[in-house]
Amino acid sequence: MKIGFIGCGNMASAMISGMLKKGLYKKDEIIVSNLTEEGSKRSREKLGVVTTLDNHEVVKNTKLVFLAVKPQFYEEVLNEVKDELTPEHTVVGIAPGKTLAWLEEKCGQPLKVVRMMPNTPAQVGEGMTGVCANEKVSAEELAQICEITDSFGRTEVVPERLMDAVSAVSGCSPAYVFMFIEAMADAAVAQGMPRKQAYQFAAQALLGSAKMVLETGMHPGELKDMVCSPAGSTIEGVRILEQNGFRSAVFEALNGAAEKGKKM
Ligand SMILES: NC(=O)C1=CN([C@@H]2O[C@H](COP(=O)(O)OP(=O)(O)OC[C@H]3O[C@@H](n4cnc5c(N)ncnc54)[C@H](OP(=O)(O)O)[C@@H]3O)[C@@H](O)[C@H]2O)C=CC1
Ligand SMILES: O=C(O)[C@@H]1CCC=N1
Repeated sequence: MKIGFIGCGNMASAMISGMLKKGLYKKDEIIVSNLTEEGSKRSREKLGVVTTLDNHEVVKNTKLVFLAVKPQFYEEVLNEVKDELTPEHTVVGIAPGKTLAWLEEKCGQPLKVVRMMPNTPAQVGEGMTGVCANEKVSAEELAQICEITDSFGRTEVVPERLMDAVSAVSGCSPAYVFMFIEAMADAAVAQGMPRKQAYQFAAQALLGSAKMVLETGMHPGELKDMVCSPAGSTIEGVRILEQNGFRSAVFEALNGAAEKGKKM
């Protein structure tokens, strides 16, 4: 087996779906563990990968182990498997607040450790992942890790001090973006548009706007100004957003998420 996941819930499933769609691995090269038989069945049916309820099986069958359980279970899981970890293993943490130093210490021996923060758009190949690694991971090994994260989106190698910012701006932000899409669609529904159509308009407007930022390299403010006709309808909406603290609400939400992540 080439890659293993301890825990296979929302995030691991999104990453694996992206990898499989891209053809990076075959289904029988991926092993995942779940806590419950129900979860295991879901992983088999949804992803078709090799499943187990025994975390030891993941560590025994692959040298690349992703920890994809909730942060509060990291310590318990590492305690359970640490005796089977060898210097050939690379352990990858994807949780906020679990630093390289913390992961190294809980592995109980000097090991190759990678910390990354992916996001659920990985499921459709549009993930954004920040990655950093300890000094035992060679440049070639880090490139192999980035090949994995590139298979489900974009990757940036960042210094570890930026990982809390990465968590907020790409790990957590899809939740806020979905809330924004829902709110835009609600408004369109209030104006008489059928709901399904409203989601399509709202989501495509967001997708196109994001693509303009990424592909034109223009400043988001300039792109905003291009939409706001003098005395037009858009600038009226901008006034109302500013009046309601839109920017400040977003700023505070991401700041709160980053600060919370530091403590996890
Ligand atoms: N969701 C997101 O958008 C993101 C999440 N992350 C990080 O990813 C990690 C996983 O989050 P997420 O996927 O959302 O969580 P989920 O609750 O969806 O999945 C957690 C998984 O862990 C399994 N599990 C729990 N305890 C154990 C155990 N002792 N041994 C083996 N498996 C276990 C569960 O099994 P079962 O299926 O049987 O219940 C489940 O499959 C977290 O650390 C989170 O911070 C990072 C970036 C984004
Ligand atoms: O909510 C969380 O803590 C995780 C980390 C980033 C996204 N979800």
